[in-house]
Amino acid sequence: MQSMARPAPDATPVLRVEHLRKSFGAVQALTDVSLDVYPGEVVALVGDNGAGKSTTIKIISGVETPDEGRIFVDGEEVRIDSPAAAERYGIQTVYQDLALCDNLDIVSNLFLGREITRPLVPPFLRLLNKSAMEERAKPVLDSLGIRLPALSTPVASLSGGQRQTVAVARAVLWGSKLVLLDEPTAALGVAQTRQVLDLILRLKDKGLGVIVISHNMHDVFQVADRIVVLRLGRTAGVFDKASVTREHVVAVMTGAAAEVNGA
Ligand SMILES: Nc1ncnc2c1ncn2[C@@H]1O[C@H](COP(=O)(O)OP(=O)(O)OP(=O)(O)O)[C@@H](O)[C@H]1O
Repeated sequence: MQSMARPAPDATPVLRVEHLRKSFGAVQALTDVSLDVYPGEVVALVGDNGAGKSTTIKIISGVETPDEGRIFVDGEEVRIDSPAAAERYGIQTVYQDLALCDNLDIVSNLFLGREITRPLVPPFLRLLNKSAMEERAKPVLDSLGIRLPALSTPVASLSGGQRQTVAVARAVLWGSKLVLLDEPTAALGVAQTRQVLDLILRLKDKGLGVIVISHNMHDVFQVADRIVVLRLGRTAGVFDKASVTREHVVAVMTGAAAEVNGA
């Protein structure tokens, strides 16, 4: 593996994964993936198609279980055997499809599956308590500098960047300490991409750990503190953004750097 970079030698990472290995039948998706993320740090996970990025994220978020390897949250070894377990450890994932309900408004999407209700008469019926949900959501949105239309606006009418913002806000609203983002800017234009990158930087400012999968080197160099390069199911390099060039990252992704270095 190429040059390791560490933020603070005595800090405890919010997440550490060591030597993950995973196969799907005959396909060896991960052979040896290790990475860590510190509080207040953005780690970009990059690699060519099929390098193992999604499988790594799925293991951290409890969608897949590894064949081998260890996972630590705040220094404690954990077993993440379901998405619910990942949530219990404060890990929230925003997938590319965002899992939003288009026909519902913003506040209902923020509280999907965790709605605040109030009793009706007769008492076994309950009604959504939208004002309580809005009251609860507003300080979180404000603390992230998120500006959205009225929370009663249906999600279907939002722009791509706003939809991404709602999905990220939902992750933060539920007390996560690590947010995993899968290609958050893939479908966005320039202005919306900027909005989402700014939001990622605010998550970092709030002290959250963030892992971003991205194919876009420009975005990676805008927001990441460190860059983890996967190649053929292995961690091929971990770099401080400040001390690596895009060209070198791409060379490690494609294997060209290893050839040049004779590694
Ligand atoms: N459920 C599965 N069944 C069989 N093979 C799988 C499965 N999931 C992933 N793979 C294989 O594992 C390898 C790693 O895939 P993965 O999706 O993790 O890579 P990736 O880096 O996210 O790629 P991409 O950028 O194309 O999304 C690939 O060869 C892929 O075909």
